[in-house]
Amino acid sequence: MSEWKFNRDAIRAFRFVRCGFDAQSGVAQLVYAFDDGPELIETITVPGAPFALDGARAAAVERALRLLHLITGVSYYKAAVPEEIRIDSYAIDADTAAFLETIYVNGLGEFAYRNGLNLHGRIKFPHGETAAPAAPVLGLREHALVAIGGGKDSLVSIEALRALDVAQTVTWIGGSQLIRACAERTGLPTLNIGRALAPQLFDYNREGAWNGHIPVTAVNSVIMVLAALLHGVDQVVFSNERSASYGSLIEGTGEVNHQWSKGWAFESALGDYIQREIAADLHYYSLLRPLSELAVARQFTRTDRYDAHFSSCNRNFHILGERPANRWCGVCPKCHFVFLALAPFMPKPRLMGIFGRNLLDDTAQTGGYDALLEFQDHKPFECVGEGRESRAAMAALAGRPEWREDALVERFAQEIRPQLDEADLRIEPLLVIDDEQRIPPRLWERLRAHLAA
Ligand SMILES: CC(=O)N[C@H]1[C@@H](OP(=O)(O)OP(=O)(O)OC[C@H]2O[C@@H](n3ccc(=O)[nH]c3=O)[C@H](O)[C@@H]2O)O[C@H](CO)[C@@H](O)[C@@H]1O[C@H](C)C(=O)N[C@@H](C)C(=O)N[C@@H](CCC(=O)O)C(=O)O
Ligand SMILES: Nc1ncnc2c1ncn2[C@@H]1O[C@H](COP(=O)(O)OP(=O)(O)OP(=O)(O)O)[C@@H](O)[C@H]1O
Repeated sequence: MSEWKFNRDAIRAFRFVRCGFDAQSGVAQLVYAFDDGPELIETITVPGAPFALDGARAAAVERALRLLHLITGVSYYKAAVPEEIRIDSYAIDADTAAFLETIYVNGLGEFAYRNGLNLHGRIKFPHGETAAPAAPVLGLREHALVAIGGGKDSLVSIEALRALDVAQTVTWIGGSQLIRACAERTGLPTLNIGRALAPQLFDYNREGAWNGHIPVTAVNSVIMVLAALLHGVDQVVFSNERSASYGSLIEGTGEVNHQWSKGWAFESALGDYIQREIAADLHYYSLLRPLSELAVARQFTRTDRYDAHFSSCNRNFHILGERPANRWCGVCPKCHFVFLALAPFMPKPRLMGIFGRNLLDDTAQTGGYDALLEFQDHKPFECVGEGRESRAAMAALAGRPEWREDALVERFAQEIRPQLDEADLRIEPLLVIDDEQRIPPRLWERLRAHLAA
């Protein structure tokens, strides 16, 4: 074993070695390996231990833990993408294997595209023939664990749940101080779940591992599912908007969605899987699924409570490396998009106060905005709205005296708009509330009324 060296081209198999949960400490261990190389151990720490789990709930925790083990493996599998996948210590059914193959192939879509790999047909999870029995009703109490990511979206959900009097715990994974500050600003109960990746992954990255984007929302979702079962609550709430279901259209390749695990296909598949195979009364849903990015942005402007605390700029969220000095780097696709999406709905001085500058009057950002508008470029691989949303937001600003003379708005009006169909530039159709969602029916009508107000 001491002779083993990471060599991505020589590796034959990726192994799901074992997983375990210690109810006394609240620590889950997820163990993987390549061939007979060293164990790669990821740990998840759920506060609130010791957990007293009865028979049915303990069994549901074990099923959630295995699903977490299987999904979280994507971070390690991607380092070598070997031909064989082995599961050493338990068996899975065909339904689970098919679900995992969907997550790995689609969730690694951007990774595969950027690395010139074809994962279709390559990822096969070994499975048995027996189907799992139907999941029981556990009698979970009515309470929501709401994921918070430090950006605008989760804050919109938290305020909506507050308005509807739904009991909630604001929950996040990892050590981000920015997320902590937003969570504390809500004034609601909080839960911070620890996550430590196996340290060897960073060595492997330096030693030539394949690297790239992973479906991190899938990982966070199942961590939250495990935490919900441990705390005995019946809802895991995310804030993934309708626009996340649409990827970047790449000429010659087709659609590649950076945000695949924020999309509807993933949400509906995971939500159904949980109720079928883990706990029939555990509801996983996105509160913002009926809304576009622009509609979420409009909702965000309803309160200024978080203006001095939130950031959607992903540069804040690196595990390793530098963070921007002032929450908004101002040059990445998320900064570009959030500035543009908020602008039609927020007084200009408030928006300038949040970002500390006017991104739409900065010609250095022209290329970034062209990509968002899908003008001579494709939509960036980032969590940004659809091209039609960016175009409609620009068109709205072009009609406003306070914005129309800003360099990039003026450029849009003069150079890009004449090439577009005016009928496609209306903002109102993009603000319509959609019906494709899996919000519990007891909440949906009240939520719809709140969002429409
Ligand atoms: C913060 C960020 O955007 N990170 C992405 C970046 O990683 P980078 O190397 O610059 O730094 P770290 O985040 O510190 O990661 C170090 C290495 O660790 C590996 N890794 C990390 C987390 C994980 O869960 N699994 C991992 O394997 C990875 O090898 C890193 O190199 O670039 C990476 C490569 O493209 C991305 O994988 C990093 O993305 C993070 C996983 C991440 O948390 N990103 C979110 C901010 C994010 O992209 N969210 C999406 C949600 C959509 C979805 O679920 O698919 C979004 O906002 O659109
Ligand atoms: N560290 C984290 N822990 C738990 N949930 C997270 C974490 N990071 C992101 N999420 C959740 O993942 C989903 C997608 O994240 P995303 O970054 O789009 O949302 P956000 O941070 O709320 O808003 P924005 O889009 O403005 O950045 C959201 O539901 C968010 O709450």
